[in-house]
Amino acid sequence: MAESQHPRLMLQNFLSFQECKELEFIHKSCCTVGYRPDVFSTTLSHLIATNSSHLFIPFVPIRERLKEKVEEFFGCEYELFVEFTGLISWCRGASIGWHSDDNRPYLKQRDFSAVCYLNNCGDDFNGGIFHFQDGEQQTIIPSRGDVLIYTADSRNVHSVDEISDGERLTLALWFSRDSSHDEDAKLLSLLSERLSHSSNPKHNSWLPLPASSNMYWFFPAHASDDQLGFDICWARLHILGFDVLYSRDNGCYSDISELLIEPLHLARGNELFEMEFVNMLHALQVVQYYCWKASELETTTKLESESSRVIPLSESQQQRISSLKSLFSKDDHLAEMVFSRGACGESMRQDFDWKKFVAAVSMWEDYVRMSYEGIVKSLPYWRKQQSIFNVALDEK
Ligand SMILES: O=C(O)CCC(=O)C(=O)O
Ligand SMILES: [Fe+2]
Repeated sequence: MAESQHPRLMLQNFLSFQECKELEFIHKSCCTVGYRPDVFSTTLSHLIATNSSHLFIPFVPIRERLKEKVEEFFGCEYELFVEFTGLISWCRGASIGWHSDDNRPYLKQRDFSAVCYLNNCGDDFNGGIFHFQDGEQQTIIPSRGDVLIYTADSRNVHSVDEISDGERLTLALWFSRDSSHDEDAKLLSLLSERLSHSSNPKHNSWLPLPASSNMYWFFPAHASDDQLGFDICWARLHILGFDVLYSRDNGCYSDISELLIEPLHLARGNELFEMEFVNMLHALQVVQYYCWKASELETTTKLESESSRVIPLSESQQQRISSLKSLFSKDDHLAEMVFSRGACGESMRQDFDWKKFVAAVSMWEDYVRMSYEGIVKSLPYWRKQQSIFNVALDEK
């Protein structure tokens, strides 16, 4: 029970390595620029809006387990609602000073906070150490799988040191006693609306659809020149060694808003992968899936399909690739500085294999189809209960 003056709890290894990696995959393929400088976020409503509601599935049991834990520790069983769930990453320059999580009039409904650390201080980023202003165990060094829970009020004033490099990733949840702030109710109405439009499975409802391009445009925090910045989807592909080439390329794009939703091909070095992706997010999701599953793909490599050929890039294609680069990034080094330290980056550079990539394409497809099915089957139960919970589908 939490009877101290500073009610808080640290749960070590609450999330498994695989759970953390799956959430990292989701964030790195779906995030948008965040609510503060040098911060990126993936909210559940954003997943719905971008045709990726099936990526909810891994969040469901984690939210449930965390809510139970918070209710048990703070002695308020069956009283809480999840107010907000989001993946949040901070890159170089981001920090937050002393505050409590309910310190704005519009945040007063927040009763408890849970921060799940999804990667490691020292390996994936530097800086980003969490401090409580008072009480026991004041310093928390983020470590993958650990979860910190605390009351959102002034008994737990805290801060986070500036990130000096790399990308610090967390899953953040807030809980409220106030049912009018129940995130589930809002998500369920968005989900129902979305899935009723796209219930035809032939419609490839599991293919992602990008939001507007400004949601993916990163500006450095202290830039005065608004010419600076880059597209974060392109940049995440770029730092893993991929270039993009559009199928319908007339060579005269003036802005990137249409480009995010155009079909494209991926290239690496002087090789072009012949399979066409329906848009930039589709390509990014498959690439991030490859990163997530790279070690398993080693043993599951199966080859050959017509769409999986790799051919040399022509000179004109190479020129088109480099003119596209200057549209997606106004500063060559910035993207590298912001994203370069991803764990996958180095191994991608050293032992990338198109054959494994082909295996990843079909594994990704199975993964999203299964997740989509999970959502479609769970939704009626969720709607009935007006709550998102783990439905034991096999038994039904
Ligand atoms: O990421 C963390 O460790 C805490 C972040 C935080 O304090 C906040 O978002 O309010
Ligand atoms: Fe906070």
